[in-house]
Amino acid sequence: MLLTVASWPPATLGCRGAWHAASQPSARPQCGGAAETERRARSSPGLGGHGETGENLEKAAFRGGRASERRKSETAMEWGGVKVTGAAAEWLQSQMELGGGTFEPSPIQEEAMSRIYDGESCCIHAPTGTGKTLCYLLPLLQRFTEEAARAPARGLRFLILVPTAVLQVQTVALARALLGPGKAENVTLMRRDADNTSEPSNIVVATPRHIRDLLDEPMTQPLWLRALGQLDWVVVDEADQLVDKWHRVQRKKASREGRVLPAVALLKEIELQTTKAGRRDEWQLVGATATLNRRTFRNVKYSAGIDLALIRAPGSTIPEAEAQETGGQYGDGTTGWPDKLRHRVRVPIPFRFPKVMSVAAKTIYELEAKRVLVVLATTGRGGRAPSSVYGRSLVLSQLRFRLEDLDDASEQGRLDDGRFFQVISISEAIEAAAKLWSSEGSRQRVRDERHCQVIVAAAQEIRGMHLDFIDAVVLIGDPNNISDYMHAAGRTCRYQPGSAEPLEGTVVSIVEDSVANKMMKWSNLSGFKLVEVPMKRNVKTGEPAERLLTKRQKQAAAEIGEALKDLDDDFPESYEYDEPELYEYDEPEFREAEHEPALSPPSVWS
Ligand SMILES: Nc1ncnc2c1ncn2[C@@H]1O[C@H](COP(=O)(O)OP(=O)(O)OP(=O)(O)O)[C@@H](O)[C@H]1O
Repeated sequence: MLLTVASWPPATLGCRGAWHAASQPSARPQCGGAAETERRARSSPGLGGHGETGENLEKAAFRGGRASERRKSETAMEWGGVKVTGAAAEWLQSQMELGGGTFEPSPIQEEAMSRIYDGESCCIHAPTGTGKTLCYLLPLLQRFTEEAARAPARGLRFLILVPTAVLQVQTVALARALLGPGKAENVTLMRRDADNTSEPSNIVVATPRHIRDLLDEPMTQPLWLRALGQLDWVVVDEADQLVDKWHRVQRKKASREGRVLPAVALLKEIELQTTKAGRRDEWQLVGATATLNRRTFRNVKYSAGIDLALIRAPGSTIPEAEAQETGGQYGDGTTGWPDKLRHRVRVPIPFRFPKVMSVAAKTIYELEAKRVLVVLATTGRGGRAPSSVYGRSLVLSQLRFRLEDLDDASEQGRLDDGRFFQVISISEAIEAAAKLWSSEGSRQRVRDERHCQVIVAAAQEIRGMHLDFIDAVVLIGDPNNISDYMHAAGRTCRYQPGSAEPLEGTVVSIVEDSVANKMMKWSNLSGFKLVEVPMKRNVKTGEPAERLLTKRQKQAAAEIGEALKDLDDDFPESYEYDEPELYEYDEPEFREAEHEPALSPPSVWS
């Protein structure tokens, strides 16, 4: 679907029903309808929170540029079945420019956006990096803009719950970009060090724990209970993490102690407060996740007491499961794993800190990628990797000097022409990225060719996070469960600025032996192909990585090669059996076998 740009008279703003009602019947009563909006308008003359009046905010809009605001309000287009106006349309146009004229909705956006716009409560389930954030923000912010144009809104209307501070920053940045400069103040990033005793703004992005804490605090409790009762839209992003985080033992313990997750408690509270305010059926709930099971879906649904639809992006067929039409991630021969994601595993023996760091550095070097994300997994009994603040800075410095050493030792070093390895922490990367989420900023979302950037993050920090052009993920330590693995791996192989589909990517897990076994099982069960790559091989192709061999190793390899050549003359078939021995002699601690477990059972594991 090509984007169409048309004139959209401001007078028609807010006539959501007129445009949509005929084609899209709503599944549940529309929330925040005209009567409700009028009631709000009567009860409050102001628009926007933080004590800011509508007049003030209008002035703020003019501070943002009167002429440009008027131009934006005239821009409109249809995208993914939703009529998009103003700054959001402007933002879409900037994405279109990046994509050389096209910016098509992803499958989940095509499927879900118009239904969300129509007021349907739902849970959206789609692979990582396929635009779930835009999928809920665009229609809901469009609704908010239209209704605010009809009658000024006051207080909290739209609450977005996310699990991490990083995701808060990112979601706020996108929401502000879609609303435009004049209305950016309507979106608040909830911080613990800010004053939370004044009325919240119209749109709040927060972690559930923070809101729960405000509800437990006598000073802020009355204000926030009232605010929850007035909500029109609630989003639970990374729903599985927020409502279904605990494993079996933790669930049992929590149930004995009568504890629930903060998001579950908060959804129950919203149900209670909206019921008290006589608005039981007037709010809309949207959940979003890349890893959804029945329990997660039930938890969202029953916590909020809302009937939810499940909207899922179609999975891709996996060859092994096709024959039996069962299996795969969805049990029907299909999988939601990104098609172009290569899964690799490396097993350093012993799995100890300095050894793991040298394997990690070599792996990053071999990847020949421009931007690599290093994820430090922290959970699980074995395969524990350091992730404390001390641990992370240690990892940063270890990678820095090891990568430089590798480059110095290599005959075809990568660090010429003034380029260098830039090893940074995730917070630095996110800060730089947030600046690029505006319409103007998005034009600068291009590949940085100057450095080879390595970003280091802990596993808990990368949930839902998007950084442009991550070519590969190096996962160190035990990913604990398959969804943790999927979320870490899913930081690469995502939609990128200007791309019409997710780009290809590689994930290399550096794990101990028992974890590699576990991952092999996951791969067989859910339909992705995990390949074990020994050292001295290119992690992408599995080919020998010549430039990493020392002179002595090269000489020895050449001698063996010569010997094999002679052998080959007599027994041509012997090549394929002898070749691995080239590398076996000097790296006995790495297993040499390479497996394609989805096709044949891996002998090394038995
Ligand atoms: N239709 C589209 N075409 C191209 N790029 C898109 C499209 N929709 C969103 N994007 C871009 O895709 C990237 C990833 O989006 P987003 O972070 O929302 O993915 P996600 O599905 O929420 O991933 P995760 O499950 O990891 O949270 C962002 O840079 C976003 O701007």
